Order: sequence, then C-alpha cells, then structure tokens
Amino acid sequence: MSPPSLLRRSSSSSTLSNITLADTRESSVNMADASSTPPTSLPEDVSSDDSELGAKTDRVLRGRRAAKSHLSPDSAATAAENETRAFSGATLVEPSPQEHSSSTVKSELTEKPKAAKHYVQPDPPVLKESKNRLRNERDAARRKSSRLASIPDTVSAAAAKVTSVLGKRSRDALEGGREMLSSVKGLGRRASTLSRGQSQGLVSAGIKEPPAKRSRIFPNLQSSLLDPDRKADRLLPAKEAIPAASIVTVKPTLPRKEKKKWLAKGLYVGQHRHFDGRLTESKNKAKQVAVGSITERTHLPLPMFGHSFDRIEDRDFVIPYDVFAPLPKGQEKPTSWGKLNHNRFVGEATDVWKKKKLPRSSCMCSPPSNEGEMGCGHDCLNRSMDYECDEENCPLPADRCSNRAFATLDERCAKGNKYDVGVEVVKTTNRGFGVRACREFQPDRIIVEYTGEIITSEERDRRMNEEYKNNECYYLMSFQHGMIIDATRGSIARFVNHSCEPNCRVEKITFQGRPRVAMSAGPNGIKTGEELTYDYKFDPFSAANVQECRCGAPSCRGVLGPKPRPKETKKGFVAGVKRTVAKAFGMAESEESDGEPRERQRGRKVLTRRRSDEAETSGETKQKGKKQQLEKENDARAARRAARQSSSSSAVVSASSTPQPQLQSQSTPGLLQRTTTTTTTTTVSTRADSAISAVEERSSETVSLLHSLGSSSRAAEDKTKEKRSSLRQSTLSFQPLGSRPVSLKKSPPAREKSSVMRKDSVKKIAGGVRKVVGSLKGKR
Ligand SMILES: C[S@@+](CC[C@H](N)C(=O)[O-])C[C@H]1O[C@@H](n2cnc3c(N)ncnc32)[C@H](O)[C@@H]1O
Repeated sequence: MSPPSLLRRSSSSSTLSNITLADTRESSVNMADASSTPPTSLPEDVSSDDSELGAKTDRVLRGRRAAKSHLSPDSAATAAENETRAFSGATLVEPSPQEHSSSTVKSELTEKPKAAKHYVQPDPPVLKESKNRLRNERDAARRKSSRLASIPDTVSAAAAKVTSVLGKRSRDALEGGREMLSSVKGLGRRASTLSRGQSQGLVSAGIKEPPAKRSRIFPNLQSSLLDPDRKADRLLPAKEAIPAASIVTVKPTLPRKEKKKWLAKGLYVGQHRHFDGRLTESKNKAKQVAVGSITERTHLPLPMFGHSFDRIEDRDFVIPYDVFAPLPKGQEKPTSWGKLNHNRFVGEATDVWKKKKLPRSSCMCSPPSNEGEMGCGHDCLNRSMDYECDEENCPLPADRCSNRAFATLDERCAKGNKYDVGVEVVKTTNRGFGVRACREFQPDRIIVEYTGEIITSEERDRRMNEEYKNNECYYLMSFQHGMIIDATRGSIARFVNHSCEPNCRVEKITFQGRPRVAMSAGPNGIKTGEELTYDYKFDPFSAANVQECRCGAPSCRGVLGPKPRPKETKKGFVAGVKRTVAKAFGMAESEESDGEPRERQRGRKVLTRRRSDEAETSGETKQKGKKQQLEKENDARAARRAARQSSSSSAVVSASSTPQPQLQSQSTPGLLQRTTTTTTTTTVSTRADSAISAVEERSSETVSLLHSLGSSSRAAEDKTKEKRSSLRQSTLSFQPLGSRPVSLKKSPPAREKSSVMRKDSVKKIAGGVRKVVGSLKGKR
C-alpha cells in the first residue's frame, strides 16, 4: 500500500532514522498500529503549536517506554516493533526539499500529522493484554505529560517578556530570564527546552538536526535557542546546561574620564602667562596670586612668558628646540652611566662627613606685609650664607618663604613626569651629550641637582690614576671639607656643557645640614628646548688640559677656562724688582710663566687641531707625540716657576697673583683642574739656587709673621664669611681628550687661601723689599 518512495532506509546518524522498513506487510502492520497512536493519528484540527505537539510526542514516547518495560520478551519485542512502527509512521512523511531546511520546521510540523494520516493503516490485531497495559501506561504518561505541557507555555510567556526589553538593557533582560527560569524550578530537561517538540519533529521526519550553534556567552545554548525568529528563546538557556557561575554579567560600559595629558613638546610647553621679567621671583609670584581669579584661555595660551620677556629684553623669539629640531627617534643615548639622583658617601668620606658637621644657620625674617608676597628674599641671612630655609631655621611658613629651592626640587622630581623633572639628555653636534630643558624655568629657579659619589681626595687620586686614566671626560666637582663629588655615577647634570655665555649657574646650598650642588637658571630664565650651560671656570694650569671651546657664543673665549692673558709688561714696584732680579740672574722675561703666554697658546693651538682631528685615528699618534712634548715643556716650566717662587721669597704675593692649580677652595664655582706635580729637576743656575736657599731662610720668619698679623685683623670678618667661602668651591674637573693624569696636587685649604688673597699693599711692599734684599744678597 505504501508507496515505495515513502519507505526509507536511512543511514543517517539520527537515533530513530536507523529503522528499516523492509517489506510492505510489516509496514502495513506498523501503520495499523500507528493509526491508534497519537503521533500518527492526530486529528486535523490539532494545533500545530510546537509546545502542544512536543507534549503529545512526549506522551507517546513515555507511554511506549513504560509499556515496553512491562512486556514479556516476546510481547516486548512486538511492542518494541510496534513502537518502532508507530514512529515509522512519522518517518513516512516525505519532506519536500524545502522542508529539509531548518527554517521551515514550523510548516513541516503543521503538515506532518495530516500527511501521516494519509498513510496510516487500520490497527492490526495485537496482544490484548499488552495493549491494555500499554494503554494504562500511556494514560499515566499522558497525565504526567499534561502537567509538563504547561511549563513550556510559562517559559514562552517569560521569553516574550524578555524579548520586549531586548536591545535596551541586555543585562536586565538576562537577569529577568534567569529569574523566570528559577520560577519554573523543577523544570525537566524536556520542559526547559522550548523547541523540544521541534527537534523531535525533525527527528521523526528523518531530518538530521543541524549542528547546534554555539553562543560565545552561553556555549551550552542549544541551537533552537539561537533561532533568529525567537529572540526570547536565546535568553533562556537550558537549565542544566548553564551553571549559574558560567553566566557572564555584561557590565555597562561607562564613558571613562580622560586623563590629563601634559604637553611634552611644542610651542606652548611649560608656559604661564603672567610672568614679568622685570620683577623678582617673589613679586612675580605675588602677581600671579593676585591675577589668580582671571580665567585663562586654555585653547590658545601665549607662548613662553607671553612674549613679554622677549619684548622687554628686545630679544628675538626663538622657536623652541623641539619644534624645529625634535629629538630624533632612536637618537643615541649615553651608555655606561650609572644614574645617581642623590649624593652617596663612599668609603672614608662617610667618616669624614660624620666627624665634620656643618654649623647651623638661621634667619630672622618676618612674613611680608603684602598678602601673597614671598619672604626670605635677598636680605635673608640663610640665603646670603647659601643655606636653605626649612621649618627649623626659618620662622616663615613654607608657602611664604622663597628660599626653599631643594625642597621644591625634591617635590617636583617626586612627581617623576618629564615636565616636572624638566630636563633631558640630547646629543649635541660637536660637544658630545648635553642637557636641554623640557619646560621653561624662571630666573634663579633651581633646575637640577649635581649629584654623584662623595669621595675623599685620596680616593679621587686613586680613581684618576687607575679607573679614569683613559677617560675623555671627567665629572669631578669639589664638595665640602676637601671632599669631591664624582658624577661619573651621578645625576643628569653631569652632561651639562660649558658655555662662555651660560644660561645657568652652579651654586652650593646647604639643605638640612647637608651641602648640595644646585644648578639654577640664570637671570634670563630658560626657555623650553634651550640647552643648559654653565661656565666651567676652570683654570687650565697645564697647557695639556686646555680644550677648545665650541659653545658658539659671540664672546667665546676660545678655550674651556679663562681667556689667556695677553703678554704685557707689568708695571709697579714689585714687577720692577722682579725684572731687576730676573735680569741679574740672566733669566729671560719671555720665560715668565705667570701668563704662560707662549706655551699655553702653542698648547691651545695644538689641542685645537687635535680636537678637530680627533675622529681621525691616524692623527692620534701625532697627538701623543705632541702631547708628550707639551708635557715636557710643562714640567720644565713648572720647575722654573717653583724656582722663581722660592727665589722671590714672596710666596704670599705670588699666591695671590698667580693662578694656582686648584682642586678645591675656589671662591667662585668652576672646574676642578687636574694638575701635574711640579717635581721635575730644577734647571736653574747654581747661583740662583744659593740665592733661593738664602732667601728661604730669612724670609720664612717674615711670611709667618705676616700671616699672623693678617689673621688677627681678619678674625671677625672670617667668622661671618667662613661658611660662605668654604661652600663656594664648586669647581669641576675634567680632562681633555687623551690626556693622562700624572698625579694630583692638593691646593691649600680654603681658609688659608682666602686669607692669603686678602693682602694689603703693606704686605706687597714688604714682599718687594724682601725680594730686593734677597737678590742683593744673592749677588753678593
Ligand atoms: C662634564 S662633561 C659634559 C658632558 C659631555 N659633553 C659628555 O658627553 O659627557 C665635560 C666635557 O664635555 C665637553 N665639553 C663641554 N662643553 C664644551 C664646550 N663648550 N666646547 C667643547 N667641548 C665641551 C668637553 O669634552 C668636556 O671635557
């Protein structure tokens, strides 16, 4: 009866599609049986509603399974067969090609009962007993299923509710869906899955269920829940498939508050518009407070200092360095530089420092009467002594005291950002590395601290002779109590180059009992992008140490150090006596070493050439030879100088007029100079030798007397200025390219030197007299 076309032998993997309908007899039996079973005998008016259909199918399945379990082996087999046939009734529905598509499930399910009805055969005779039992079981199953049938409806209703808010607040919808699910607690697997009926329909129709789509949020969601036609279903995951923990709560993304970005480069970096170059720092600050209420336009701030400073000083506006010459990406960075942002006492320096404490200082300043004005100005005692005010030595509160340089620097640097640190290392075209400002600095404002290892002079000698003997640059600066800051490991300030027209100055300030070296802006302030420079002011004692200056300033001295004095005939009594003595001993005036004109100039020329040729390897041998020659000359000159100093017996005068090799104790900041020891054999004549020894004997008494006289009159003055003179000794030492340290000579202590330098004319005359006497004696 049944058309062969409707008999299917499927190899599909579907659980129920393995049923084989081999002959027509069997199939007719099956059909008869199927006619009495709900799936295949659904009346035409049966709704095609999924839930209902699902419920009915469910009932059949349950009834049949129950019957199966109560049958005898034979009857069970028959019942199983019947069951199979009953299902096969459903599978007899030949789906149209379109019906294979999952999207047409609904129509298929609607038509299926009708189609099945066509092919259902009358009920064949079966075992009565088993049939009755089967019926009973079926009834029981029906009762149970009817209860379950209402659950999908509940879920559908819930889903509909969820759908209504879908798209608005997905999170709320999810929560709602979850609540709904929990309200139908006890929901079985079948009831919780809305499309169970659908899926069974598909199966019974022999259509292989498409592989389930997987949701990213709910990986266990069944494909039916992802049906685009049923949005609500998507939000209702199968109860047992989705543990509560796996539900990801989607947090609403709130707009994040943007972090303030400081300008790090450009025309308008680090500017404030109320700066007036004519006013002092404190007055400027007061003015700034006064105009504080004015709302500043932020969209177009004025360039550096509001250009006012340029107008006042009648200077050209310069485009900041980083605008016309921004740091190239991947530019060369200094290597082998151990950064040290605080002074570190090394070795014996620690003990020295502990023993020698600096005296305390305190000021008596009173708060300025004008609101907003800053106190502790130039008349502040602490300031004049180069001491920084703090809460212990100053009666003013920190916000009214303008003498708190290091406190503000520490505060600024603690912020750690580039703007507040304010400086960066750059590669210069012709002077190695340098430092430039990343922001403006107002006049006298502290910029950076010169820090490094604090070492004793012995340690310095050792390092110079052993560790740094092949170095090109040295970073030594005198510190305190004869100690030295070695910034080989130090702060960024070590890279600051020299200029004959510097924009910064170096000063020593005692902060909370400890001296620290500050680099501050000069009187013109610093513009963003400007290279920082200060005057090294070192004394090129040896010609070998003279370096060509490449600062490019209009008033450049040509060398790193003071301008060489032109050769001139000295006037005055002492000079005359000297000349007489020199003539008497047959010493040519041209060999005078005071100004060291010939050698020094020759040396500079050589060095200048050498530095310009320094890149050429071939030139190095040449340089060495010349250097050796220079050193020989230096030694000879030093010997002559030693002889002359002794012969003149005027140690005091010569100390004040002749620039001595200094390692420390200079009254103004400058460079520490590595010196060559003057121990070479004296080549002066025997006559001169005898004259010298005679003078030495007689003059020693007079010199010491002069010292004692001077000291008593200076006592009061020294008391006040002692601290200052001992602190103002920031002299930095560095070495020209290729030169090698021979040994280092210690200069006299600061106090001794300063006292020596304060000689009055009486002493000069006395010295001159002694010289004449000495020379006359020598002649005799
Ligand atoms: C304290 S270091 C400064 C940093 C150095 N430019 C560097 O690259 O490390 C001093 C050395 O820099 C060089 N230098 C500094 N200022 C200079 C100038 N105006 N002209 C030529 N060379 C300079 C000299 O070689 C000097 O020995």
